[in-house]
Amino acid sequence: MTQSHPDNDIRQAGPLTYRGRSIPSTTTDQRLLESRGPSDWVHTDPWRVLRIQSEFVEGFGLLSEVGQAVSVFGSARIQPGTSYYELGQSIGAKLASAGYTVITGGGPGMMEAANKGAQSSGGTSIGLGIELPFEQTLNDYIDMGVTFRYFFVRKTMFVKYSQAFVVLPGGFGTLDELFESITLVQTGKVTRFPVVLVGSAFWGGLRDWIREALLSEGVISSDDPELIRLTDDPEEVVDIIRKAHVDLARREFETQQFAETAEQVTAAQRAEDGT
Ligand SMILES: C/C(=C\CNc1ncnc2c1ncn2[C@@H]1O[C@H](COP(=O)(O)O)[C@@H](O)[C@H]1O)CO
Repeated sequence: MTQSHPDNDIRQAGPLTYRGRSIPSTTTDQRLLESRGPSDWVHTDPWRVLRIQSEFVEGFGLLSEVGQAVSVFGSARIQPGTSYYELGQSIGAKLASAGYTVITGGGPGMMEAANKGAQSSGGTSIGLGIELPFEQTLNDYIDMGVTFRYFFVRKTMFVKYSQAFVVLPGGFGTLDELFESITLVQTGKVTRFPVVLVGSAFWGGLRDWIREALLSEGVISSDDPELIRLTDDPEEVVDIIRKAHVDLARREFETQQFAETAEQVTAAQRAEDGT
């Protein structure tokens, strides 16, 4: 319905101001609540872009105030009561006792084991779930969680909000996460974190193949195999991560000291030169 407005009428619509004949006949809320129209745009890429944005907003919002964290990856299929499940639980517990928040994919198996261990040691246990073609909820040992629609948004969260990756035995999903993380380190996209494989009986063959096939064919650099550490000992997992963080802090401190000294020398030189 069109309404006429005297020329001196004024309407505030959020940050916008309308006067006289420019005043719309309805309010923004009215238009939002009353119109339905076609709905096919919900399945178009521009709308998906907004949904993707909203996943980043939710993820950043949940995780941005989490302290030092470690992402733990591993099979969704390994059952409670197995030695690998216990290994995952022990690693979650030791990381939490060392002060690290534990982030997993929030699913069953090794993810659940690591979350359970972290929670039982009083640490913060986080699950970043993923929508899958079959029904699944986050495991029961999660203090905070988000379930993502898009794998790539979820992957950004693991990298952005953790300072190390621990990789337990697993299948294609775990291998994807392992190789994504070492590719990010290899290409210098992330500089700060160690990648630790746990389970030498499981991962030993892969490590040897990386050294023998990849290195000998020259498709990786000679120091690339060192990007991955391998151990069976949960205590050593924590030691490797802690040592890497101490080394990093020391390097950052030295770089800062060097910059400050260089600045002082330049200032002294200028003073001497009278410039
Ligand atoms: C197979 C079953 C459930 C799968 N549920 C998952 N939930 C959350 N995250 C998952 C799930 N499956 C894979 N992931 C991610 O990949 C890694 C494990 O994959 P894998 O192929 O099992 O090694 C894991 O780190 C997750 O981030 C039925 O129980």
